[in-house]
Amino acid sequence: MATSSASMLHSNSAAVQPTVPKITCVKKLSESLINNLNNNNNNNNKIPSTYAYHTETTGLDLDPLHNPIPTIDLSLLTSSNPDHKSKAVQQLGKACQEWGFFMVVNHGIPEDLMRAVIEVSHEFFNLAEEEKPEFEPNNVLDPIRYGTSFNTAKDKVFCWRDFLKLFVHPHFHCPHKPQAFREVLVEYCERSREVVRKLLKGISQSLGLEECEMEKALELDSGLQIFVANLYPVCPNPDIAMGIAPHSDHGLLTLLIQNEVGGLQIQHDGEWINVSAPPNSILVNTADHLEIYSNGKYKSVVHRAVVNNEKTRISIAIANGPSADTIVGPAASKLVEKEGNGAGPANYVPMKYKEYILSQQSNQLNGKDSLKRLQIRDH
Ligand SMILES: O=C(O)CCC(=O)C(=O)O
Ligand SMILES: [Fe+2]
Repeated sequence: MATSSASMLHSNSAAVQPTVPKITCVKKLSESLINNLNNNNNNNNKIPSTYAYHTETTGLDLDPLHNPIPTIDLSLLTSSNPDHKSKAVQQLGKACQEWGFFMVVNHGIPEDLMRAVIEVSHEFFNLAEEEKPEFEPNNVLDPIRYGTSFNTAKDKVFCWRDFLKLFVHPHFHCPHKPQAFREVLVEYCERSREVVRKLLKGISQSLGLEECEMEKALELDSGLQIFVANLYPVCPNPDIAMGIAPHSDHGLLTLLIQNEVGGLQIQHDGEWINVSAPPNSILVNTADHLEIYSNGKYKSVVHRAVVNNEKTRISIAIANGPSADTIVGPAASKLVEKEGNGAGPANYVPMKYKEYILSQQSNQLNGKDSLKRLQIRDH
């Protein structure tokens, strides 16, 4: 199972990778609590204290008619009409700078495919528990990782979430069951990469760089793409549990779709905002390596997922990053100080992308802690 990309990622790092201890998946825990609730077994229908965050989980609902979350029309971004295109590039830059988050419409990914990827992921989680241990990882960079919470070796409070994480590019990995998984995933991941490529060309231009400058610098032809299926089972105490704790993602852009159940919240101007996705749209958030590359012009957005006591939620996040061996720092050209170009000094220490992932995935998930370790403050 652990093939070439795994060994590539493991080089130089094997000695420091922590092992991941086994704990029960939340799906099973949820089923037993709901069963107890239905049988009026009041002694055992509360979530264990190890899952109690005791954090306020409510978010602000935006007026759906005047939703200020930016929408990017991908067909305009790739339009042959230069006016349409430059306007879309401008909107994209503004969305990255002001929100770090936007919704993409007219992206070209068929609705049926989006539905199929959610369904087949749900089927994976619904496999009998005895069928899943072969997908449990030995360490945090295995290319197939079925697990729960975030990093059970480090989490102080567990997240109400089971997950399946797969490295899907430059080498494709997928569980051999359910049977339809591979075919659906290959197609969805390829289509997503196409969307990301178009968005990053636009973002490169919005930073005042050549359209292809970012993809060349970050070696995106061999960019690391990680498929993450998140399962958030029904939770009897959603007001004190957390699906995934506040964090920013490690890559450049993360694409997210979900079943009909909401739960994503983004942090904007100090408030938690509930995000509801219009049908057939893709939610996109900017991640740490876009912040590093843009020298802090585009900040990665902090987000979290809350849970509910009615419906299981599934989200599919596709993390798209530079190539694993690329050392990423603020863009070499116009964005950092160079013989009187008027730009400021570099604000981040360059680091190899795979070392960054290893550090983030081996630690506790806590806001933007991983990025803060690279920030230069004493100019
Ligand atoms: O499920 C969600 O809405 C968020 C998932 C997420 O943030 C992640 O997988 O990194
Ligand atoms: Fe995330």
